[in-house]
Order: sequence, then structure tokens, then C-alpha cells
Amino acid sequence: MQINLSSLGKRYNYEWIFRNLTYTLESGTSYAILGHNGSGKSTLLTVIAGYNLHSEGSIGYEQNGKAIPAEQAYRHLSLTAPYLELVEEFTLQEMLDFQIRFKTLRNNLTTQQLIERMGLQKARNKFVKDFSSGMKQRLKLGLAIYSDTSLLLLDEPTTNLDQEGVSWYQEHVDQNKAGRLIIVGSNILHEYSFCQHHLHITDFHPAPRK
Ligand SMILES: Nc1ncnc2c1ncn2[C@@H]1O[C@H](COP(=O)(O)OP(=O)(O)OP(=O)(O)O)[C@@H](O)[C@H]1O
Repeated sequence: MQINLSSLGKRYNYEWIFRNLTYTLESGTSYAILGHNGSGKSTLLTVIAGYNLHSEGSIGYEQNGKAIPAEQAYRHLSLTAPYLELVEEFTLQEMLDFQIRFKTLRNNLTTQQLIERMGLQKARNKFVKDFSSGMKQRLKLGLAIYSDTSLLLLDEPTTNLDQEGVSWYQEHVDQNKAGRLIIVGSNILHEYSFCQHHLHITDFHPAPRK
């Protein structure tokens, strides 16, 4: 997956969050979107994901040199973010069975193998609503990292994870990054230390009006 951002801008009402953002994101490469709280990291990630419409400019998606229509881009991406909800009424097994109806797992992984990789074997029949916050975050990350997608978007990926969970995140991203385009929205070095490129969203803030 390659993504071309051209003179991209997003505003909410009269407030411009970023403007004039021209940037190319290449497959097989990892990028960190950096900036202080409220600077627009999540906004840019959701615009790239197509969950949030941009206000000016354009976004082009390509796979193996072939253009992907914007309305089809969702098929190629997985996104995890603190504001995305899981289906709390499902058990873990039901959640995975539901998810794979829409997105298959990488490397023909079975749901049983994914549960093992997430270290959630004891929670197979537990309702997601009864998971701890760290277990929910592992589940969100497991679903995103192990979906068979060429674009992986990770917004604040270690929210609610303890030190062991952070190590788990680093290990599993590392094992599943080859050939993929990964974009991390973060302020915490251990979340994006593997990224080769840093995009500072504040570089694209409009100058304050005089
Ligand atoms: N739906 C919305 N309507 C209006 N303003 C919004 C909306 N969503 C976000 N904003 C504003 O856009 C700006 C950027 O928010 P965003 O969540 O993208 O920042 P962030 O860099 O991800 O912040 P954090 O590090 O705190 O998660 C903020 O000023 C926020 O108030």
C-alpha cells in the first residue's frame, strides 16, 4: 500500500487542524505521527482511514501500482484507537468469529492461534464487557495486527497496557510489519521506536492569524 497525501487539510467548523500536508507513505515502511495533545494526530489517522472526511486536498491509495478507490480503502486497512469500541456483548470467541466474517487473519491463522498469541486463553468464553482495560487493549491490538491488511493504523497503541503488555505489543508489531505500511499516532517513544520516519503534525498547523 502506498498513500499520497496532496495539499491535505482538515477543519472542524472554522478551526483548521492541519493544512497543506503533502506527503507520501510507502509500503514496507513505518511512520510515526507526532505532536502534543490536541495537535491533530488522531484526526490525521482517521482521515487516512477514511472514517473522517478531509476538507481540502486529496488522498490517493495504491496497491502494487494500482489505484484503489477511496471507498474501497477500508478493505485494506486495520485501525486500533482508544475511541473505537469492541462489541461488549460477545465472548472473546464470538468476537473473533464475528470479526473474521469481514476480515480474514494473516498467515491463515485460526482464531484459536490468535487467542494464544494474545495470551487470552483463559478468557475464551468470557464476555468482552468483563475484560480488564488491558485485556481489551490486547484484543484490539491483536485484531488489528493479525488482520490480513496491508495498512496498519495504530493510535496510542499501548493505552492501558502494563510493562509486559508493552513488550508484547513491540514483539508482535515487529513480527508482523514486513511488507506493510504502518502508521502510529503517539507521543510515547516505546510505541513508535521502530518507525523509520517521523511526521510532526504541528509542521502543518496554519500560522495563527495576526
Ligand atoms: N469531532 C470534532 N469536532 C470538533 N473538533 C474536534 C473534533 N474532533 C477533534 N476535534 C479537535 O481537533 C483537534 C485535534 O484533536 P485530535 O484528537 O486529533 O488530537 P490528538 O493530537 O490526537 O490529541 P491526543 O494526543 O490528546 O489524543 C483538537 O483541538 C480537538 O478538540
